[in-house]
Amino acid sequence: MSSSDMLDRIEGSSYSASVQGSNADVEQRLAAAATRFGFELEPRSVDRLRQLLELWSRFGRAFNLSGATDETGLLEHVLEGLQVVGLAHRIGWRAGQIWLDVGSGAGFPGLVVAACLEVQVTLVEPRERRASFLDLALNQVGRRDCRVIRGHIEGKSWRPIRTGETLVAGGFDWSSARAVFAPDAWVEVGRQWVRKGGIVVAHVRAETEQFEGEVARVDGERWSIRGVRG
Ligand SMILES: C[S@@+](CC[C@H](N)C(=O)[O-])C[C@H]1O[C@@H](n2cnc3c(N)ncnc32)[C@H](O)[C@@H]1O
Repeated sequence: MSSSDMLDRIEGSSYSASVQGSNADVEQRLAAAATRFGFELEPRSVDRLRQLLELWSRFGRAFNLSGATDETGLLEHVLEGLQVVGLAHRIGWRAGQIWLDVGSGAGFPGLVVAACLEVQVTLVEPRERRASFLDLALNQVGRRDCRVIRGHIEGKSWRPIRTGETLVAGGFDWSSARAVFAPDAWVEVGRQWVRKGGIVVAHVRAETEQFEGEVARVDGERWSIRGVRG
């Protein structure tokens, strides 16, 4: 069964018809946010983000994604994800780099990164329904080169839920985790997962002091995204 068929079955309506409508206002807000965070959104990324917004708002409850399912709330999460993308532009990302997003949940920031950057994202999420949603969402936006694995990260150790899903610390170009660990703890953990010179992405309140090794930041109204060299 295709992911679109599966979504139709869950909701009992035509998913594909519902994502075809345009929403100029949302697109403008996404484009304006990207400009504010220092980059331009490609049309393909805008399409993917619109598809993701549709998925989050329609299937958030069915997949027990928790958090916002209304457009305003969802956009806030997406805009924070765009801050992460802005940070990657500021520091310099390259196609094909590998990115680890720990505790992706509904896909923040992992799915936003996959929608906007041609990096290979590994999304780690222990919870079954959330992981299934992430799989479906990656398929919908055509990012089959990214992957979802179920398990827990503890320090530099990986505890898988499904046998055979391996994850090795120390080789990623980027690592992110939003609302999974306290920021200081995450920087310490994230540094063990990136290669030397890789970047740990931390989400902190705007007033937070600089981290040791911090190389760039992208500030929003409430949240500041920091890049710390591993
Ligand atoms: C509060 S949610 C945040 C989800 C998402 N990052 C966001 O900002 O919306 C935390 C997520 O991390 C996952 N999680 C918790 N501990 C984890 C661990 N040690 N390793 C990987 N994932 C973990 C949970 O299952 C949950 O989905």
